[in-house]
This record gives sequence, structure tokens and C-alpha cells, in this order.
Amino acid sequence: MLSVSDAEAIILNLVRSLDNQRDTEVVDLLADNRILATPVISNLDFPHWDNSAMDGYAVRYEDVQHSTEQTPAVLEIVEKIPAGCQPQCTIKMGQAARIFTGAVMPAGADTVVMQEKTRLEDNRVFILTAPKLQEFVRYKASYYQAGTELLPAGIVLNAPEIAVLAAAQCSQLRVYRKVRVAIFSTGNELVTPDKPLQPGQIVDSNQYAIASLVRQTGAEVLMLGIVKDDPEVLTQTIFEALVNADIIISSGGVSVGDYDYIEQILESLNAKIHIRSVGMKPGKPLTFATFPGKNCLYFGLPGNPAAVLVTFLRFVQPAIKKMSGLADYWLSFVKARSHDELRSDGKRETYLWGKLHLIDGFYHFQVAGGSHSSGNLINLAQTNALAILPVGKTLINPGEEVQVLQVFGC
Ligand SMILES: Nc1nc2c(c(=O)[nH]1)N[C@H]1C(S)=C(S)[C@@H](COP(=O)(O)OP(=O)(O)OC[C@H]3O[C@@H](n4cnc5c(N)ncnc54)[C@H](O)[C@@H]3O)O[C@H]1N2
Ligand code: MOO
Ligand SMILES: [Mg+2]
Repeated sequence: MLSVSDAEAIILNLVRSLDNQRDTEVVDLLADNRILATPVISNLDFPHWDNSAMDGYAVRYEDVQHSTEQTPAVLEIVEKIPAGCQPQCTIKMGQAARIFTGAVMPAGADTVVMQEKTRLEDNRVFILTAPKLQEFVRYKASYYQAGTELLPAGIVLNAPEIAVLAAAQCSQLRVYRKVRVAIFSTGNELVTPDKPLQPGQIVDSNQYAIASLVRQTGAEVLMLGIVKDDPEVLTQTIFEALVNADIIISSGGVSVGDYDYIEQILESLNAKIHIRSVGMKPGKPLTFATFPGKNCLYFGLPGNPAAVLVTFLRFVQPAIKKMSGLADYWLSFVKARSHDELRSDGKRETYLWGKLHLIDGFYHFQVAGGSHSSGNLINLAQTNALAILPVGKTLINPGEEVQVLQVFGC
């Protein structure tokens, strides 16, 4: 049985990022959560020109550097410059321009005095406090120089990046296409949620959970439905999925039961099985395979509903993120203080689901109540984190530190 970290390394080493030329498409600015495939270089400086950060007066520092309330500099106002206009005058000794936030600085002026520090009399402004040199001027190119890299490839385009791209007039973006993930569930006992249950049947909840997580991870879902525990149908399903999918995920059928066919089918399809089981709880029977000559990864997740979520979050989600072109941050761990006693048998790395709260700058982990059996999915609702007890650790006391994996949009 592999350790979790060895399994992670095997998987992530075998994941190839989509091709940054071939596997891309052009989208507009309204397509969010996409991953940039090529760096963006703008031909605009930021700010585009020297401009004022305040409503006030554009002045020459040397005229006002000794101003006080008792001995104010008195300047003649020669121009009024609203935002969006080109100044007409050059500010000379003893002169100032009325200026507004965002308006272009006039030639000759190097400093802005905010209007609260002035007094106006007719066409003259009294400067009541000495400003600092260049105060309240946002200088051209002081935030970004045209021609340099504005955004690197491999980042997610969220609101801040989209604002930057809009401001830079980059409205057509080359992003990676979405990773295509085919999913299916195996089990003769499974039915869709709309069917009345016959004795022994249960609802295929895993397929819905995986589909939701795949979409949240930014990939496209191909739902292949429920497949009976029938080697022929299973083989055909996997064979067909290989045509279009970058990743195939099944749930169930990976343990040692008489109807657990996934591994033998993968072998019959000449897949190379890299992982058969992992020392984690839940999630021990995990199958990971590749198909020689094909760019497709296979994750055979265990059928138990908690095991399927934990193995997806620990292994599949980072693999999708890496394949999608995301340069880093495939997993997000934090250290938290445990609110409760956490227990494990110490034999496998143990994942306990619960809620992460940020209180006064410190993370606190509150374990979900009820059974942590991998067959129980009820108490997974409203959790956002998995606390991790390493192998050999049987107890974490309340108040002790624990490593936590942030999940479900946390
Ligand atoms: N003799 C052994 N038995 C089992 C072992 C073992 O090491 N030796 N491992 C156990 C562990 S751990 C897990 S996890 C499960 C994994 O089983 P499979 O991946 O083969 O999954 P199934 O047998 O098909 O189903 C297990 C369980 O999950 C329910 N299930 C299956 N699919 C779904 C679905 N789509 N939605 C909701 N629930 C599902 C299924 O009804 C079973 O109750 O094996 C243990 N056994
Ligand atoms: O994946 Mo199994 O949970 O360890 O029941
Ligand atoms: Mg089984």
C-alpha cells in the first residue's frame, strides 16, 4: 500500500499540462475562471499619464514648500482641469491649476495640494500647509511599464485579473480549453435519484458529487451514467470514454469483491496501473492508471460516498488543476487549532471532515458530528475542510494544532 504522499507524487508526475498552443481557445472578458495560456503584455503604461489623486490644486513644490497657516503661499489660478481633459497651460512660478481626481497634471506642476488644505479667495488659492514633494501625483508608468509582462500564463482569471485586462484593453484572451472529464458509477444496486427504491437499491449520489466538484474545478463533465457490474458493458464504457476524455473517473468496483471489475478491465485494455491502494482512510482502494499512447488518465475511486469525495479532493482535483494549465496552488493546506478531540487508529493517514473557521486571525477546525464511516455522507453536508491525522497519530486533543485541507470552495 502506497503512502498518500507517494501516491500524490506518482499522480502529479504523470499529469501533463494541456498544450499551451494546441489546447487553447480565445474568449472574451466575460468568461471568468479561465486559465491564461500565454502571458499578457500591454502597450499601455499604468497610469497612462501623470494625474492627480485628489481634488485640489496642482502646484510647483518650490512655491509652497514653506507654506503654513500663518504664512501661506498665495498662487494665481490659471486653469481648471477636469478629468478627461488635456491641460492647456504650463504652471509657472506663483501659479496653480484647479485640478480634480484623475485629471491630467499640467506641465510645470509636480505636486497636488488637497483642497481641504487651502483657502480660496477670488482667483487666488492660499496654501495652508506645506505638502510633500510630488504628493498626490500618480505618475505615468509608476504602476506598470508598457511592454513588460502584465500577467503570466498559468493563472486563473478572477475579478482582479479581469479588471486589469479590461483596463489594458486586452479583451480577447487566449486561455486553455477546459479539461474534459468523463464520469460514471458502477454498481448493480445503483439507481438515479428520481427512481423509487427497490429492496437493496441505493441512489447513485457519487456521480452528482463528482460532477459538481469537476465543474467547480473548472473542467467540463461528460456524465456517462450508471454502469452495471458487467465486465463487457464496463469495458465498452471505458473504451468509448477514451475517445474524448482527458480524464476518466469511475466510482465503485475497485476493492476485492467478486463484482469489483475495474482493475481487471483496465488490464484487459492494456492500461498501466500505477496505484492500486493507498494508506489513507477513507480511500484505501484507489486505482490510478494511464493508457500507453493515449493522453488519458484513469481514476477508479472507491464507491463509499465519503471515500469518493476524499480521494477526489486529495488526488483528482490537483490533477485536474495541473492538467488545466494552472501553474501552482493545486492544494491548499492550513494549520488550525482543533476545537474537538480527533481520533484515528493510526494505521492509515486519516481524513476527518468538518468546518474551518477563521477567528481572530487563527484557523479553528470543528469536526463534523455523527459517524465518520466512509459509508456515511449525511454529515459531509456543510463541511469545508478535512483534518489530517498522519500515520501513527492516534489522538489530537482539543486546542492542539492539526493540518487541514481546505475544500468545497473554502
Ligand atoms: N474484504 C475487503 N473488503 C473491502 C475492503 C477491503 O480492503 N477488503 N475495502 C473497503 C473499503 S475501504 C472501501 S472504500 C470499499 C470500496 O469498495 P468499491 O470501490 O469496490 O465499491 P463498491 O463495492 O462498488 O461499493 C462500496 C459501497 O459504496 C456504495 N456505492 C457504490 N457506488 C456508489 C454511488 N455511485 N453512490 C453512492 N454509493 C455508492 C455501495 O453501495 C457500497 O456500499 O470496499 C470495502 N470493502
Ligand atoms: O475508502 Mo474505505 O473507506 O477506507 O471505506
Ligand atoms: Mg466493492
